[in-house]
Amino acid sequence: MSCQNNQNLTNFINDGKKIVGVALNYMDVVKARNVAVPTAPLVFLKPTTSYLQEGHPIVLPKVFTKVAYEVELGVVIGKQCKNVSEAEAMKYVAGYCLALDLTAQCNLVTARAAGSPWTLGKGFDTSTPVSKFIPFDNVKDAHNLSLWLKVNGEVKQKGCTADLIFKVPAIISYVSQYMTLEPNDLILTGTPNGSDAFKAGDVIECGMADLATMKFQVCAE
Ligand SMILES: O=C([O-])CC(=O)C(=O)O
Ligand SMILES: [Mg+2]
Repeated sequence: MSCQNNQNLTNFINDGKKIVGVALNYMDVVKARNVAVPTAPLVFLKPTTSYLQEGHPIVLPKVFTKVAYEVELGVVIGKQCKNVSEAEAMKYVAGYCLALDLTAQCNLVTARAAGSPWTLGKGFDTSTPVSKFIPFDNVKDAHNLSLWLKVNGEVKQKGCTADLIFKVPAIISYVSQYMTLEPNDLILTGTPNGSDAFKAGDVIECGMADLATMKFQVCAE
């Protein structure tokens, strides 16, 4: 069932008001990090100023010593929703994108240990590279999409959205209990295992099924 309002939604990068991320949403990540299995989606926000599109480099802020790649399925909201049920949630999806949720692990680890917010480690400029909008009807099953990421040609991440702990309807329903989701908002569904640090000079390439690929040069600030 496609969202009725998706014709104007190809420009989520300019028109979206928020980016909602979900952390630790693949079991292989939970196991590798030796953390408890989340009982509800672990939600964070990123600013839309963090968006980056192909043709521009990822710029690593000099304040961070360790920034990691995370390849993810992005979900673009099509219609405003609040308190939507899981059964109804997909009606509010306009489409998808391939996304990277770049994360300063140095900041994340120290901030988490100190009980502080880790907004800056996920929200810096260029920390959310995204592909073009992929309309809802172009994706047969959002929960059967392969994801891959290479650094300098070497495969570093391989996963499938079939392995999401909280699936797209569960995430939308859960988040909408707390905050209104609006047209062009983006949900980052979490990354499969294998995310690790990269550095200036690297080339990062990633892809999602036969729907999208993207490639970025990395440079220092
Ligand atoms: O960076 C993290 O620790 C969590 C995260 O975004 C993910 O699992 O996708
Ligand atoms: Mg992530």
